[in-house]
Amino acid sequence: MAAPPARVPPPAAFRPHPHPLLLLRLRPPPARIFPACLPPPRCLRRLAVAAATATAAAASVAPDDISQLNYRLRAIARRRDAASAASTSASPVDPAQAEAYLRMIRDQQRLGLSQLRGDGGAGGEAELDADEEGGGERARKGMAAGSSLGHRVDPRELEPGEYVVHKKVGVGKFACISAEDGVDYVFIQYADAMAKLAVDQAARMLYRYNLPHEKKRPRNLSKLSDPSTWEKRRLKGKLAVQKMVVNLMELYLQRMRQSRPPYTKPVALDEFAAEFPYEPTPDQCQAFIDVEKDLTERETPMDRLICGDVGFGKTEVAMRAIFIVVSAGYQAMVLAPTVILAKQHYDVMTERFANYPDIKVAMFSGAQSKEEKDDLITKIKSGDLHIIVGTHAVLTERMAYNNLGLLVVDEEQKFGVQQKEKIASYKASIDVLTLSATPIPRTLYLALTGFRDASLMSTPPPERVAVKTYVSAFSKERALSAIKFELQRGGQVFYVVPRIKAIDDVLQFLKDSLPDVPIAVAHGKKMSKNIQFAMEKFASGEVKILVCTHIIESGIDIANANTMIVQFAELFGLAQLYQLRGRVGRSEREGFAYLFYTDKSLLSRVATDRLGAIEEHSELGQGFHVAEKDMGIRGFGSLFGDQQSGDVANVGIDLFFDMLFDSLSKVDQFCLVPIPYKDVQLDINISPHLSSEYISYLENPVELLNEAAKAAEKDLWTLIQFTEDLRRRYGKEPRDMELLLKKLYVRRMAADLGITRVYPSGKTIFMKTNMNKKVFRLMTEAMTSETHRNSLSFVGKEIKAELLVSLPDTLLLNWLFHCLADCYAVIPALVKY
Ligand SMILES: Nc1ncnc2c1ncn2[C@@H]1O[C@H](COP(=O)(O)OP(=O)(O)OP(=O)(O)O)[C@@H](O)[C@H]1O
Repeated sequence: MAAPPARVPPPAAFRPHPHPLLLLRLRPPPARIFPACLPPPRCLRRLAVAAATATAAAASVAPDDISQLNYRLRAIARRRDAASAASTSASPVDPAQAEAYLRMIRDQQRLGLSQLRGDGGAGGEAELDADEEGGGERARKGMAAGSSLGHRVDPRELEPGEYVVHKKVGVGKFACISAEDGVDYVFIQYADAMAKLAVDQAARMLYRYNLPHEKKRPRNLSKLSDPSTWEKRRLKGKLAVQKMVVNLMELYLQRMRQSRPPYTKPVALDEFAAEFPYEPTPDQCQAFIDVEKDLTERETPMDRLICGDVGFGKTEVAMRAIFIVVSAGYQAMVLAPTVILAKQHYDVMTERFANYPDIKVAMFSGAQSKEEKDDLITKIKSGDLHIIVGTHAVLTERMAYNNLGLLVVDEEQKFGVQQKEKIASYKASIDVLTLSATPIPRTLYLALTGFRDASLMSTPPPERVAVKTYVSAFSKERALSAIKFELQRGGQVFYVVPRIKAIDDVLQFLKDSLPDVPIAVAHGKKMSKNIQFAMEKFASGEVKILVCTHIIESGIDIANANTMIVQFAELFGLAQLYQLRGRVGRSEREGFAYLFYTDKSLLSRVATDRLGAIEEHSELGQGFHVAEKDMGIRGFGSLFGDQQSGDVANVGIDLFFDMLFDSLSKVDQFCLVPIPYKDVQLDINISPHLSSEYISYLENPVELLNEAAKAAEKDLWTLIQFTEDLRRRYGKEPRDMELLLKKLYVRRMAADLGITRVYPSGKTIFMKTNMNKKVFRLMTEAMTSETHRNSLSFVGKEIKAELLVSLPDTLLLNWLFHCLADCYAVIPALVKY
């Protein structure tokens, strides 16, 4: 018998795949010991000899094309799995499922957009289903109604020097509006000349380059004489947006593939709802419905954001979700960013569930002794406790649940990176409800684009009065008179400073001025127990003034505390100030917030903007606008990652959003429909003849070749598995067998790429495909090989590959193998459902 061919070891390292998009179908198959295609055990001895010889030869052999491709695809699949804690299912998404998800995304977009706009949703459909040219325009008009995200430019509102983007010409600087022959014209300065545009035309064609309040300078102004450079920039931006959308879609689909049986609606839910002491606001009602549907109708675990302004009643939404889950015999964990807030949630929940003695509520925090914690952990593990409220201490490795079903996270953005990762890991398996008052821009944006389920609560409870906000330089007299006013009406006061160092001075000043008033202190460096003690005294009314840091910024709900003094207000962030102010005016009594800065002349521009914004947005329900302003002040880097910031900087934020919504509306157009393997016609004249030596070496050659064909017909993973098994048993195959395998690979990949026919003609290879141009562009843009990328073009319904010379059939097959492998590996997940 001839010496068996050498076995090839897995290549040591391949070029890392630069494209972040992950593959739905590229999942490694489970390891098999004796796959169906392998010889029966009687030949094992012969194989052992073959394997030993092959191993000896292995070290000297360079990795071949097939093992490189297999390795590359496996590496991508591994990275994808590592990147997503949620990916446990091995099945690809089937088209009907994907269709259903797309519908859900669109519904969510409609809801999210209309709620953000505050327009009741009427315009959503037209905007999202809009066509290529008109879509963005209509979307822009729709967005203009209430939100400053995606505004339409009214040229008369532009300030000289403001950067604008004309869709066809590029980035310019607004100069002025001036009348000529009775017609108003907008003048825009470009790099090489001044452009003149009739005002109504400008209103249709212009976008703002920056977010409101943002003062970013574009890299350069466009040239009127060189529209092609701008066109390239615009196309680049558009492609970046499409990639982003596909990425988001991928994440979304990933999550949607988890499943659990829906909960049954508890019989006592109506009774529990009726016990809520208030009339729910319309948005609360909608959020109750959303959460109930997520839990009792959907099969995927809930991952919903309840995004409501400070004090608008998010806790009750969480409690309804808890009631559903706990009634079904599961446990619920409520995670709060501070001990104070955890304690408050614990108190509220204990009271709210008081009529249900079978539901036991517990509090778990770092402030408890080891014995207390051990005792709690035992009870949680045995299922004796049902609602566990706590700080991040709950996330300890020691914690073991009996039957955890729901996680409620309050103000997720306040948690550290590791804690967030832990929270994310729960999302794979249990239902998660996140409560947020000022959403971080990214969350807001995910909700806005429909890729995250969100219920937005923008209606305040009745009788809520807006907090009166005063911004001024610090004056002891003003602060004292505000405090005295509050104390005289029987209320209490928060006195907030940004640093612990400042507390002593404030305390001294208050004690000197108000010697008989009970005052307590709370800040993060104090022992949790002491903070809790101070808070309890303040909540009970015993303490009248609480001097504290921003430790109280999240969620604290003390109805009788309605005046807040913030000293050194310039040192707080906008979202922080907004949250802080939200601590007062949470009942029907009017609240007052005094934001004192130190010295106007020392205020930075950003601090001035922040204080201006908080004063401007003092009506109720301004949380979203504050979040938007925050984005503007911090720049769009805070909204997107670094890569996207560059893409945004290319075309300006408004056009970027316009493209984003346009792209979202057409997310289904990024779909590529694979065709049946048998329908691929490969017009390359190669019929490799296996040598008689190799045939006699194989145990059952006919069956083996049939197995190979069947594996290719099934899917690429089965083919990969087949070749790997073949090599494990027989070593690296000779060239003819390799060609035969490559032919199978080419046909398989062509089928997945929707290619029905491959035929060469001179120096060109034509590939007839059902792929659309958008997908082709996305794909080629992400390809790693420049040579392949540059040779491909899309004409009519064909992909055309122009080679430098006409190749003999074997080399042609090789070329196709490499080119299709590159295409296959970069095709985004969505494209292949
Ligand atoms: N529909 C309602 N009508 C009147 N009061 C309500 C209503 N819903 C909730 N409340 C009360 O409003 C106060 C604030 O509610 P809650 O603590 O749930 O707000 P929140 O949205 O969690 O605010 P934050 O973001 O500040 O934590 C609570 O005292 C609560 O009992």
